[in-house]
Order: sequence, then structure tokens, then C-alpha cells
Amino acid sequence: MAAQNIQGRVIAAHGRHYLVQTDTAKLQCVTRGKKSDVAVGDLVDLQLTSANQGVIEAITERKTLLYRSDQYKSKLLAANVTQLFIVVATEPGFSDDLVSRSLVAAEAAGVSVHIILNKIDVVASLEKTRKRVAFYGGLGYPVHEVSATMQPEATVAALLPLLTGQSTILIGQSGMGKSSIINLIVPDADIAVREISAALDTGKHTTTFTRLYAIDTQTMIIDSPGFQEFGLYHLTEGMLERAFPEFEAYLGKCKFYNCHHSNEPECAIRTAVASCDIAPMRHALYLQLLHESSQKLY
Ligand SMILES: Nc1nc2c(ncn2[C@@H]2O[C@H](COP(=O)(O)OP(=O)(O)OP(=O)(O)O)[C@@H](O)[C@H]2O)c(=O)[nH]1
Ligand SMILES: [Zn+2]
Repeated sequence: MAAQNIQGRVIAAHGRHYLVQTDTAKLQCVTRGKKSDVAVGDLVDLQLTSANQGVIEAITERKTLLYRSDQYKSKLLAANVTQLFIVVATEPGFSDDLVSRSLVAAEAAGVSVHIILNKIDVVASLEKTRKRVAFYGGLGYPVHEVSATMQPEATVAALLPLLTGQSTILIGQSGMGKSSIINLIVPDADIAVREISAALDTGKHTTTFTRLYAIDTQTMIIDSPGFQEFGLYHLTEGMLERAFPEFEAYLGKCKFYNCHHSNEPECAIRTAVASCDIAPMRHALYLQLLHESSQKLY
């Protein structure tokens, strides 16, 4: 069989195995050599090696790239997404640290954010949760309230217009209702996941990999596994201070042009923290992320 070059989109990744959707088929693909820098959402050039297998030859230039990282390495989350949905819920409780880290990752990648507050039917914890989520609304991130299980039609009606024409990744801690929301928007998601895990031979670990569902040629939804940590060791100091939108009005107004906003005198950011114009919680996270980025070993 003569070698044939074709294009496709990576719809799932498991270790160094990738599932690539072309115009006509889903292909099991590997990369050449030890390269593993392919992400779900990537548009790739590949060479067909059999009817349903291929080798990824090149990655088309990415519009965006979201990733997490720890001290030792970075982990690609998704490529070419245009927006991030952060799913939180009335219960179980969500972590402000993880929400803010997700926001920082999105800002650094140039990806817009919507916060989805799910399970608003749980009235006992609704008001308290609303207040916590309103804080992020105040920073400029749109908040949408839904109840995936109790008001499925209203949930679809609220979210579908936001999703149309976009490539959206949903992230959230385990139990927030991410799968419930995906199943409403992508009715055959379960079948697709079974297909993908069979193709990638992931066995039982069906929820431990990121996968992309194409609703139409312009609309894509990416589901990612629930997470407990969100390391951002790869972000530089300059990227970090610009990833906090509420810092913007104060940047450049510190006494020292290279101020770290940590313990320098006459720091405009710290002054704003003291008067609560910047939330102490967010400044503390900024300092923590600055510390993490100085620990990076790669
Ligand atoms: N009361 C209520 N329960 C919900 C709602 N949405 C989801 N749940 C329930 O919350 C639990 C977790 O939902 P999932 O959709 O599995 O959550 P997930 O975020 O995908 O969690 P992982 O799969 O662990 O990542 C399930 O028991 C759902 O039935 C909602 O709007 N209201
Ligand atoms: Zn400063």
C-alpha cells in the first residue's frame, strides 16, 4: 500500500496512544520515536500504516494550549480550545484554590472562562455557594447556574448557546456533575467513550483520559478527568501577574519596576490587598504560584 498523508484531529490520548478522527475514520495513532507532545484537540498530519492505524508526523500550529505542570514536567490538557468551563457545585464543596488555579491557567493561555454552578436544586447550600461563586463573577468571569439532573432542559438551554461555534473544555473536581452535563449536551457520549477506550485499549479506566466530542465541524466539547491538583510551575512571573485581572490597574505603579509584590515597600498590589481592593486569598495564591515557578526543575 502506498503511503498516504492525511489530516485529522486528536480526540483522545492515553499514554503515547492517540485516537485521531479524520473525515472518514477513527485511527489509532502513535508518534514517531519517543515524542509525546501531542494533545487532545491537536490538528495533525499523519501517515496511514494500515486501514485503521497511523503515525503522527506533524502538529499544526496551535491557537491555544492549556497545560498543568509540577516540579518535574508539564502535562498537556488540551490544544486549540477557545474557552474553559469550570464546573462547581453546591455540594460537595469546591476548592477556591483549584478554581483560581484554573482561571490563571486559562488567562495565561488566552482562553476565556465561564463558571458553571451546578446542583442549584440543593437549596440547603445554595446561598452560601452563590456568595462564594459571586466573588469570581465580580472578577469578570460569567457565572451560569444549572441543575443537570433536576432541570436538564433548562441546563441545555443555558449552555448550548455558549458552546455553539466554540471549542470548550470542561474541568472540575470529582463529583461536581461534569459527566452529567456532558451527557446532556452529547447524548451518545457513553457510546463514544466505550468506542474510544476499546480503540485505545484503556481497559476499565474509562474516565481517566481526556476526550473530545465534535458536535459539528465548528463545535467541540472536551471532557477531562476530575482533578485534585493543578500545578502551574511553568508560568513565569510576568505571565503570573498578568493572569490576575484584578492586578491590572495596579501593575506598573509599584515603587520598584521589578517589584515581586511580596514584601517590597510601596507596592501598589500589596496596598490594594490591605484595603481589600484585591482579595487576600488571590494575592496569597499569586505568591504561592510565584514560589512554585521558582521550584521548576525542567
Ligand atoms: N442534586 C443534584 N445532583 C446532581 C446534579 N448533577 C449531578 N448530580 C449528581 O452528582 C453526582 C456526581 O455527578 P457526575 O456527573 O458523575 O460528576 P463528575 O463531575 O463527572 O464526577 P467524576 O466523574 O468523579 O469526575 C452524581 O450522583 C449525579 O447524579 C444536579 O444538578 N443536582
Ligand atoms: Zn508590587
